Amino acid sequence: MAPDTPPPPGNPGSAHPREPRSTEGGPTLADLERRAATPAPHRPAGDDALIVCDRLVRIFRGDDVEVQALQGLDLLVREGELTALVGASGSGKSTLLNILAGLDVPSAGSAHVAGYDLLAMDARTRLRYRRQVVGFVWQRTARNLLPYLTAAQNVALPMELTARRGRLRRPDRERRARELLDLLGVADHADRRPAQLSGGQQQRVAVAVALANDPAVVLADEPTGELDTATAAEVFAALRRANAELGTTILVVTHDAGVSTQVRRTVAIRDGRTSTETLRSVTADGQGRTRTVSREYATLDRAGRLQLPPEFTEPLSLRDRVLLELCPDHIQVRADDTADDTADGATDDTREGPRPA
Ligand SMILES: Nc1ncnc2c1ncn2[C@@H]1O[C@H](COP(=O)(O)OP(=O)(O)OP(=O)(O)O)[C@@H](O)[C@H]1O
Repeated sequence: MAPDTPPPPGNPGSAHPREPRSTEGGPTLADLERRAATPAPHRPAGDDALIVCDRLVRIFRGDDVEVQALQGLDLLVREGELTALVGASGSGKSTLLNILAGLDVPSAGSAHVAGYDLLAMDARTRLRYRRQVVGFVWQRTARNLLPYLTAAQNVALPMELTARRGRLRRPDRERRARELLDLLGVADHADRRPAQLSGGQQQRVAVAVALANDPAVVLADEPTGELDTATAAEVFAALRRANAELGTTILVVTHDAGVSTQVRRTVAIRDGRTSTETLRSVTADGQGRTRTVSREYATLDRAGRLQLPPEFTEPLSLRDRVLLELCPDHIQVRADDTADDTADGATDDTREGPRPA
């Protein structure tokens, strides 16, 4: 490349101006440059999502230590999605779920769920949010259910605890509890206490409890973590059924690779930020044979920031700054090969800032 080539107008990052070209029927480079120069109406992408986290930060401060559990995490989840959250131990998954559950408050950034601003709720709104807007399923089966109530009574309890206005009558609560247990395949155990149920059955009852008040979103933190593979699959199938039949949005943290491949969307968290995302779709060939195709994506946040995974940056030694080129159907990212020239004092007329007199 020619380092002194000026960038074309409207494309300041480009060091590789090219003749306008177009993919068949697609926009030309000139079209894209015009589009880039036209101010967009100010409506950030994803404003209509059910869960919207922007640059979320959570810092835990101890006596001498400070842990940055979330370091500017971005996440969009649309209504009706079933999403798996994966990441190494300590990457911030539970911290995120606790914030979304209304149990913890972020240090900075913004988080909205179903229109509730999680940084600005008063105590009363927070209680209503936790009782009616979100449902949770925790890893430890004992945390999900009250031991002295039957499965049906556990499911009816959140309905009893809602505000008097809009609360279902007792027979309706009992009927709904049994319908949910039936949906999740544990109707036969409605009158048993948790100690009389297997771990997998307890977790399916826990999913019914989480769904009791018809929440906007169910959050599940490692719901299959204490279960063997076959039982974990049953619990996960119950979550999928709730998503498919009730349309409930579900966000599930999991370490289980088998579980994460059963959802259409998996979001990976690394060092307190969302790093990559995998989307899966099922395609059929001419003979009707189906196969699942999965593609991994980098995530572009609502301000246009992109995190490039190390598998891409390291082989090309991309660091500090990169050159961007806008092409009709993609953006090129290249290593800054002027870095050595500018470092050793070579003249660079394109640099900004005052010039010496
Ligand atoms: N209450 C707390 N006080 C101090 N540090 C905390 C607290 N909660 C979490 N952390 C720290 O924040 C970081 C993220 O923790 P978090 O539990 O969210 O990770 P995780 O991805 O859920 O891990 P795991 O998969 O092991 O459950 C870790 O370094 C953890 O030690």
